[in-house]
Amino acid sequence: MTVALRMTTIYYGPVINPESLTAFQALPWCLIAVGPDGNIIWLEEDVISSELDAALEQHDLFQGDYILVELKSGEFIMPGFIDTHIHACQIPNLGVGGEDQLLDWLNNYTFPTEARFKDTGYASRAYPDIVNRVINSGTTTSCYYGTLHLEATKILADVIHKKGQRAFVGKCNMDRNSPDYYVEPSAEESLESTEALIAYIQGLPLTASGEALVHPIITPRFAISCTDELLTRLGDFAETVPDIPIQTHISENRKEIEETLELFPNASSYAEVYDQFKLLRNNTVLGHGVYLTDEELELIATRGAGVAHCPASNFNLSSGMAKVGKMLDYGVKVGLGTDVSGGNNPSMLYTIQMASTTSKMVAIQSSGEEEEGTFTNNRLDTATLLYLATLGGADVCCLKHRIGSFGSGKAFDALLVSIRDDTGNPAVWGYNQDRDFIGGSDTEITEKDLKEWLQRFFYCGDDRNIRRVFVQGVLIGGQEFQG
Ligand SMILES: O=c1[nH]c(=O)c2nc[nH]c2[nH]1
Ligand SMILES: [Zn+2]
Repeated sequence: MTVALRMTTIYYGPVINPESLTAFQALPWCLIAVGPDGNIIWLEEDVISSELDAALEQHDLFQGDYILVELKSGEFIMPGFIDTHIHACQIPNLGVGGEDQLLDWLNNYTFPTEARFKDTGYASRAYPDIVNRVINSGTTTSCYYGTLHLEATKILADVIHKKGQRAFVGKCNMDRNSPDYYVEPSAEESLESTEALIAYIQGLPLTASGEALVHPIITPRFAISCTDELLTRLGDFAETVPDIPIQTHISENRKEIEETLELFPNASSYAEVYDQFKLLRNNTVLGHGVYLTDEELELIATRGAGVAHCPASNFNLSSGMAKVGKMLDYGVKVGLGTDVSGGNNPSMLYTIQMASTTSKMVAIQSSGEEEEGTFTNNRLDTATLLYLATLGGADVCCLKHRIGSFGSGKAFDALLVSIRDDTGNPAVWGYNQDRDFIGGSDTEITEKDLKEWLQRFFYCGDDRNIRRVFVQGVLIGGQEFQG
């Protein structure tokens, strides 16, 4: 439940702050002041504990006007994860059907799973649990695909709104090449229900910060499942609402690409299909892009669209390995996506690990030589992975000015992470009361220690290490949340 904020909260402890594709700040002694509206008022680095009182006094704060939250040893704060591609309605199907490739998987497992959401009772029972799982995995912003159903997708938007997560929510547009039991009757009705969903989401009450956290997103499922008429209508409509983003799939699987090019003979590439229908623009989020050609990357970069890299899904459905480094060198915006349930885990941490593995495999398959000053064919390091999971995702969602890193005026969308032994995660050799933290005692945390903490979390962590999840300053999930 969202709780109205009344006081400034000041967090004191180690902070990880992404800066760019190649750099992040590791700040062992940081103060972050979060105002009653959930926005960051100020951030101060290098405040050692003996200077804490003096630092607070400098900000003209009176005791009683604020709450001071001091992190325990082995804890740190970082921006929340931004999942740029997730099918909320597919969480009930996690782990099932991974032997199939995309088109068979859709027909055999996914469409039947999604069709169940026609029943609004089922949607009302399933979505609260689904959204909880996503939040507790540390995702503070999600680009959600719902089903094709208007009513069920309204329920999804309601649930997200009540829980206080930041999100984009779309209902799938799909009027062909789908089973009889799961297809929209016409292009006209598909657009009508899209407009109705947009109006509904835009009518949801604002949060305590006076800001909408849940936004609509136009969601043509993928080119194969949309007629020319539907794409034409959606493109014309999208032109009238330039601030509403668009999400879809692109170039995920070889058979899918072949079928797409057969269905759209006037387009020379998959990306050109969307471009011809005015659906490729600066707020378009393209899922996958495993087989994008150089020409397509150039087109996507020119239009300013972003790619949601979904490595877990690309392994799970044997789709292939996206060349993320190359996308970055072409200047394409890139974020990460779990792509549940093509991806077999709602966790962005797992997605980070798979993105790391993908990039290492791409590097191994190329010359094996790391080339300086380029991302193409190089493995992605911790700074780049952190960026993709936070600021990069924010850029893809056109929300970089609000989220993805910490700075005054930005929203406090954050995770309180613990690498303490008492989280119960056996993979993390963390802080223990009877033992100094490996790499230094808890009173002498260095920048190097903190960078290692982040690595332990990234490559060995799971949701047990995510203790608190904040969106717009409000605690909405995590292991310590009793909502
Ligand atoms: O990974 C995917 N998941 C889906 O649900 C889907 N629909 C079209 N293309 C898709 N790819
Ligand atoms: Zn998808």
